[in-house]
Amino acid sequence: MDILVRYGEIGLKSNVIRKKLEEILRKNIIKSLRRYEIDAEVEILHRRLLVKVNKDEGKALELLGKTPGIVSYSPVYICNLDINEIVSLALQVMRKKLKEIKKEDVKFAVKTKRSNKKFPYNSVEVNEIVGEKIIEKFNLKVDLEEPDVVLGIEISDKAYIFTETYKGVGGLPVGSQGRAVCLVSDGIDSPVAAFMMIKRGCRGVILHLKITEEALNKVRKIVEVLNDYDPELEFVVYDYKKELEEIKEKLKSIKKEEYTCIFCKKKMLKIAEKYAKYLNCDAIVTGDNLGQVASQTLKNLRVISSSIEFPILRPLIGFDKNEIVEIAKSIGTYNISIEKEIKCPYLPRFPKTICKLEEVKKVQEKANIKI
Ligand SMILES: Nc1ncnc2c1ncn2[C@@H]1O[C@H](COP(=O)(O)OP(=O)(O)OP(=O)(O)O)[C@@H](O)[C@H]1O
Repeated sequence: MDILVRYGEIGLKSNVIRKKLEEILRKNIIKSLRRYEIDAEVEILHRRLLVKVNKDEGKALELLGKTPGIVSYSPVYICNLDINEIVSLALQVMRKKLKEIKKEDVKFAVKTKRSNKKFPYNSVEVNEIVGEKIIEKFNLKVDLEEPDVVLGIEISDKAYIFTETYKGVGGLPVGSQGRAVCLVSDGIDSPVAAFMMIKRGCRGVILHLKITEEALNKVRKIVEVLNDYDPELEFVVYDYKKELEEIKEKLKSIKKEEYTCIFCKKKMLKIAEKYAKYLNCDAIVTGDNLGQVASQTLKNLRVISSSIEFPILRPLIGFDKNEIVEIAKSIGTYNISIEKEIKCPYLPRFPKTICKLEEVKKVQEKANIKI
């Protein structure tokens, strides 16, 4: 099967940058398919890529739909730039499609895009010539507003003819925008946050701080899902239980357990920062949101972020919960996240909702907590 791949924002870049991004996208497609033992040839055309696969076409189509940088893609039939060849192939493609849809009174439209201006017919002329032949052969009606079948023709180095167009995730090719440590728990939000940055072209290093085995098992499954979006996704697990236990004990000894989540998050970010330095990343990503739970206040975010040298990216900060849930469902992490709610065993009864930097420093000194 030949699949014509279209990109979006890559097309807005200068020639030099566009070529670099096209090459990254080309390699990412190959790597993504190779993870499922699908060997693909990927050729860069004029503002398009052409993917050739010889097996598991369904899986290949699914994976292209998860490859950042791709806006849409179509299985295509290819012929030379000759109007008679185009008409003949268009009729074959239409016949095949009509057999598949098994519908009476099919309405159709031909939509041509011509990027190769050397081809002697413009797109309107191609639409008319091919359209007339289709009417003649199959006795169908044209409907440009609500067609049952759209026969697409793209004219560039060759003619590419198709009837299906699938939507991609958009964004930019993974690896084109550096690397980021993504703090991922078993909840709904942080896998979505990691996805958002991967989609924008960041290579992800998923960091999970292990508190319970059950949560880790869920995160393993989440990472498997995210791996389809970033074929070179890295996954690091840090055993966090003892350190968190110690924080809780120390705060308990000075009767300040309500600060547990604050110090837990401060420490998490410090650990993420160490990994970011060590693994040559440029940012830390979290699934924090504003006001989703009582402790997600700007004041708390300020306190937990202080002393971190790296940018902390919070792509979900302005999202409503239902918007986050929609994305989680569409990327395939939602059902894993909601499998079984795992409550943090160290959660205090009344977590501090509004902290001030100075008071947190005092508590930290008094409890002798090292971050
Ligand atoms: N065990 C963990 N390992 C890695 N990161 C974590 C962990 N727990 C929390 N985080 C990070 O801190 C952010 C805020 O923590 P919070 O406790 O609100 O998350 P959550 O409710 O466990 O999950 P989520 O935010 O994913 O829905 C998370 O979005 C995530 O980025």
